[in-house]
Amino acid sequence: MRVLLFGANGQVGRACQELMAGPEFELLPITRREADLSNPAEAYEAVVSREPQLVINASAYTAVDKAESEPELAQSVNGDSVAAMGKACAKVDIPLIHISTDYVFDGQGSKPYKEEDPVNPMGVYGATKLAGEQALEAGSNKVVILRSSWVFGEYGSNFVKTMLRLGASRPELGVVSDQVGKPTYATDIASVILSLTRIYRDTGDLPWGIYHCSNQGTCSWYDFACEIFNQAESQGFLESSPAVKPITTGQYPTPAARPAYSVLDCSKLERLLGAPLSHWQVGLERMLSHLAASAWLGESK
Ligand SMILES: NC(=O)C1=CN([C@@H]2O[C@H](COP(=O)(O)OP(=O)(O)OC[C@H]3O[C@@H](n4cnc5c(N)ncnc54)[C@H](OP(=O)(O)O)[C@@H]3O)[C@@H](O)[C@H]2O)C=CC1
Ligand SMILES: Cc1cn([C@H]2C[C@H](O)[C@@H](COP(=O)(O)OP(=O)(O)O[C@H]3O[C@@H](C)C(=O)[C@@H](O)[C@H]3O)O2)c(=O)[nH]c1=O
Ligand SMILES: [Mg+2]
Repeated sequence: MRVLLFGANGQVGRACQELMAGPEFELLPITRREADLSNPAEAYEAVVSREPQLVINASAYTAVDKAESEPELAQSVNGDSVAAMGKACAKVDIPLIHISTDYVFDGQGSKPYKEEDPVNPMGVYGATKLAGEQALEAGSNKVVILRSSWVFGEYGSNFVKTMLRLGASRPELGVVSDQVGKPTYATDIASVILSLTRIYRDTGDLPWGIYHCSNQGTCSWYDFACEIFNQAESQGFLESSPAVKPITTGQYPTPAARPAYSVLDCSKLERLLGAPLSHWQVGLERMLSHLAASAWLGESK
């Protein structure tokens, strides 16, 4: 089966490339070089010219703070190009597996968000990701949207790498403890995408719609940072960990507001796959052992 992968160089894209590399699929990785998604016409053309049987979109404008000052670019990549992908897939009648985010919610809730709960993004990134979701829901039939959260992995930049980098050079770090969510390992998202792709290949169908897709376990960014340093120290990454201090959102001002409570209820996906994803701490162990093998400190990103 011929599968087109947008965002092939991102965290999730690289994990998809690893899991789908073998002879089972003919994977066509699309990076910025093949299609610049600031131009939706390039997204459309990439699909129709390559004649895939299924499309995965792991691309996005993911710089949450920078999006506040680049709303047009974020909208082109996260909204308009996603709409164009959906239109192209509908035209040739193939499925699109797309990834969205917990940041479509405002985080004012107090129980895990279900797929149908009201959305209300707090910033440009979340608003443009929501625009992408809504374009797909309005215009295409064969779409699965996986909403994930707090993604980390070996490739690209993420909170784990930021903590390791800062922790290596600072004796003390303040990390917000009043925003809670579900960290998610990029490879676990790629595994879900692989499972869905196989179901479609084998049955010609999928239960289309939105699914929340995060690892098990809920924590604050502060808790996440503490566990990163615990594991990094025990795996020999750092000679000593910095002192990590819990702080409030108000003590860490950022251009974009972030949801306080962004916990996704993933039971719909668990029913579909027959099992929950593993715990984020297991993903973190896997990530760190892979990074240890590849001298992460030498990487540019
Ligand atoms: N990161 C997170 O914490 C979360 C992410 N998500 C969603 O998961 C999906 C995957 O995210 P993740 O893997 O972390 O994202 P990354 O930022 O790691 O990767 C995104 C990819 O999109 C590509 N891209 C961005 N802009 C353009 C453009 N103008 N033209 C072509 N390609 C472009 C980037 O290309 P290049 O490498 O050239 O910059 C990059 O490879 C996204 O939909 C994201 O919204 C959901 C929840 C949490
Ligand atoms: C670096 C740092 C961040 N923080 C805070 C800022 C913020 O509230 C929180 C997380 O910071 P980040 O900027 O890394 O995370 P952020 O970019 O907001 O992560 C989000 O990315 C997008 C793409 C998503 O879709 C979301 O699910 C989520 O993963 O930690 C500290 O408190 N101390 C620090 O030293
Ligand atoms: Mg970020």
